[in-house]
Amino acid sequence: MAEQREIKAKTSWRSPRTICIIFLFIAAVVALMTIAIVQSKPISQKYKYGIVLDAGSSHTSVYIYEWPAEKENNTGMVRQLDTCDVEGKGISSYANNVSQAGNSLKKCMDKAKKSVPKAKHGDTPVYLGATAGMRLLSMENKRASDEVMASVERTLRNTPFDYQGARIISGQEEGAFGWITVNYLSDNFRQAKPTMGALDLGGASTQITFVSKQSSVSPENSIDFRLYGKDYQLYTHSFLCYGKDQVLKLAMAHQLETDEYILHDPCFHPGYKVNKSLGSVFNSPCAKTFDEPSRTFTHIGEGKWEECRNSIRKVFNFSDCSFSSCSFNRVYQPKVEGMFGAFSAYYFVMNFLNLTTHSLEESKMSLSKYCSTSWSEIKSNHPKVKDKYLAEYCFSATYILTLLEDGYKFTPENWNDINFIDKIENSNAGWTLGYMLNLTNMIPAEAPDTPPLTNGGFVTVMLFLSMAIIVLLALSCKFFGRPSCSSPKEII
Ligand SMILES: Nc1nc2c(ncn2[C@@H]2O[C@H](COP(=O)(O)OP(=O)(O)OP(=O)(O)O)[C@@H](O)[C@H]2O)c(=O)[nH]1
Ligand SMILES: [Ca+2]
Repeated sequence: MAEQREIKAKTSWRSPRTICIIFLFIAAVVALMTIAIVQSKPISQKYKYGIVLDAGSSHTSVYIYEWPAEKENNTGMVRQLDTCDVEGKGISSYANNVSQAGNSLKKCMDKAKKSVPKAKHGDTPVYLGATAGMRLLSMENKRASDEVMASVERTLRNTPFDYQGARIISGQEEGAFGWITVNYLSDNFRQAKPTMGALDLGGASTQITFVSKQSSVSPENSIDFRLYGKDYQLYTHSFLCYGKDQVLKLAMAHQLETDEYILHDPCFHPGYKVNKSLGSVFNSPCAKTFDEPSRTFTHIGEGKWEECRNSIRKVFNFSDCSFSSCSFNRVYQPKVEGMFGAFSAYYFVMNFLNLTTHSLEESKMSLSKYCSTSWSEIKSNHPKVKDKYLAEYCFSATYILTLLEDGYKFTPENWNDINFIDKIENSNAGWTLGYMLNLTNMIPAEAPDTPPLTNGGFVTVMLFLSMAIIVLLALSCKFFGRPSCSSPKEII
């Protein structure tokens, strides 16, 4: 009897059905293992690092980025690992003490050495881009500007990182790279989603950049990019002297034309009274020079929002335009289109005043009330905020509304298309990330090959194959595996 059962079992293991099931079983196991290996390959990633110094007019910030080495060309992969704010003012303020420009960066570069793993220091590129403060200094005093740049270069060459250059970037680059940053972080390129315009308000210049369907009539405002297999035609313009610190000087200089000793300023709070030197207003090529820069005047706040807006409007030329449409100062600008991300001082100011989600009308009403609040009340409500920032919020917000509404022609209807943003996915909005992505060729012109499977597809295939293996195992047990599947007792 036992002999007969053994013969039957031997025959059934060699039957076509058995061979077929065994073959399928092996194929499923091999497929499962292959997919698991291919899919999990990028997990054993090594990271790469890059450092960009944003040498702005008011201060310098160091940004340290990190990305998985094997996914360089996939957007959304670079993240901001760390930042460091350099102590003191921007590098352009060292025109009379150039060696200190480089020294000022040392503490932050030491911090960067700790953030980036030591073994990667030599492979980590470091770039410095200087913006409007240095543009102004190079116009005013080219030699001082060259010396400041040489000083920062010396410091950066002295770090263990891979120094890749320090230069003054153009306003166009600043606008375009800011646009690349916000759209890269929002993953708009890879997903071919509509892009978002970029509004950057610095201390000495301001940039507007967006994709426009209107054909550009002004080549200096137009930049073309091919990113991920899609062409983008950008409108961009940078207004030198229209950052918020320089516009404050311009507005004050206008008002000082009528009285050189007392400035009754509608943009400062009632009760604000400070003696200032004329030099503090006229010490920039943006405001015309004055004969006696050391003489003082008294700056007195009045807190009248409507008058403040009128005084700010005087720093713009809205009347002349030789194009079909202009923003201001005879600069061509097509109609604003789509969503916008507004960052830097746009965010600092609108966020402080809780105006980021207000309509245009609500913002005006709220600001009018805020400007008329006495300086003593403002100070006692915000004891921890620096006096300089606190005193200027009324002016700065009024400037922002005027620039956006009268300058760029945003309307009450599209006001809420402007998102006041600081960070996207934990990375700061600003030109630095776009600058690095461009210099390291991390955004390809054509879409790279897609991975073998999407995550969803991977999970589905793995589930299907696992189930197939279980079913095959069960079937083989049922039909042919009695000797091994059954209990020892049964076999005996
Ligand atoms: N209220 C407030 N203002 C800030 C803060 N940080 C910077 N600012 C001011 O906001 C303005 C813009 O700052 P940034 O965007 O850093 O300007 P920047 O890069 O130095 O200047 P640009 O070279 O023109 O781009 C300057 O007037 C700064 O003094 C902040 O945390 N709060
Ligand atoms: Ca800036």
